[in-house]
Amino acid sequence: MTTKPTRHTPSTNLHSLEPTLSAGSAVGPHPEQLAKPPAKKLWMAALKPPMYSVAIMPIALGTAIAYFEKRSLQWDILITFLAAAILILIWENLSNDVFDSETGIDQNKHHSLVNLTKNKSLIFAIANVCLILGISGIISISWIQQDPTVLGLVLLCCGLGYVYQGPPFRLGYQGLGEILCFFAFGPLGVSAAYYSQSQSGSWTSLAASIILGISTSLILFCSHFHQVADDAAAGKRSPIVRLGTRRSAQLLPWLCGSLYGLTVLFVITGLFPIWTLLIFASLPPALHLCRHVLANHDKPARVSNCKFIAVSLHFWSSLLLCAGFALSALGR
Ligand SMILES: C/C(=C\COP(=O)(O)OP(=O)(O)O)CCC[C@H](C)CCC[C@H](C)CCCC(C)C
Ligand SMILES: O=C(O)C1=CC(=O)c2ccccc2C1=O
Repeated sequence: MTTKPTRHTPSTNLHSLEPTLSAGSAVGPHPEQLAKPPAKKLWMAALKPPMYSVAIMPIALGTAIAYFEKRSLQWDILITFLAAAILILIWENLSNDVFDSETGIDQNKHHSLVNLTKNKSLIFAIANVCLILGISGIISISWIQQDPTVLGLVLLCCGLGYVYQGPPFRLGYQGLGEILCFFAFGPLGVSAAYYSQSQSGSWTSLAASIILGISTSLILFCSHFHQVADDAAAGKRSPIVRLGTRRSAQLLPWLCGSLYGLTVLFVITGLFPIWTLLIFASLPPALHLCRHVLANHDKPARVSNCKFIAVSLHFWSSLLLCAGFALSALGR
């Protein structure tokens, strides 16, 4: 059981705002960053609209592979699953702000929804309504199919989301967030989506889920670069704290490279159709991410936007993978 002490530098959490709010100097925050940014930007940073692609992609990928293998697509199931996944991710993010407000670590984070509204109970209530609605959507899928498998897999994802941040676990604080994230958005999430369309399992779906799990965990990994000093001071042992910013930056080309290396391997072994090599068109954001972080890993104000480059890499690599499966199905 752990508690999260307060982050000590008043300006630090501003680094994690949208890139437009992070235009500081090369070595640290610009003095203007110490001032509170405009309310509209704070709300956008708090609501994190680009982040919701991480909920959409596991469902899209599992569904695309089911379509590739089974040639059928249940639109009602797809739309219900997408809505449910977005609602569950809203719960995860809102409750993250609630739990962090309880430990005090977010007390200087202007773009925390709890700080913006000054109403923790309201945020917690909205989070729980989203969770109930999201789980209800999944229950309806399992009910229609008279099969609890999808519900079981999604409940496991929610459990991983809770132990990441909720008391008494707070495993993210131990640096285990990336592993939890890998399983929730990778093997569990993609398998649930595949199963919802096909009522079966698939090696191809499992293989693709490894690639998606890695690209999703990359986002979380990158989100920790700029706050390494505060995390270390607060006792949060993120992978960046454990490895240091230089070694973490050096790890990035290997992590990004694994997305492409694994795709080639799965094409060679016949698990993936040749069209999935389309994923190589996502190399520009991958190269941008590696170069940017290698050059700026120790400059919080500069590296703070790398999370959004990682979101772009995740979006394009998974969209292209989905397109590869869909095009192969259409071309046969
Ligand atoms: C909330 C998450 C990251 C924010 O972490 P952090 O506390 O470092 O950020 P701040 O500094 O901004 O406070 C993401 C955590 C992901 C978690 C390990 C797994 C979540 C699983 C989802 C609930 C499942 C989604 C549904 C599925 C079917 C796609
Ligand atoms: O706020 C964040 O930093 C993140 C939110 C989120 O929902 C998510 C989901 C999957 C991977 C990373 C992240 C975040 O970093």
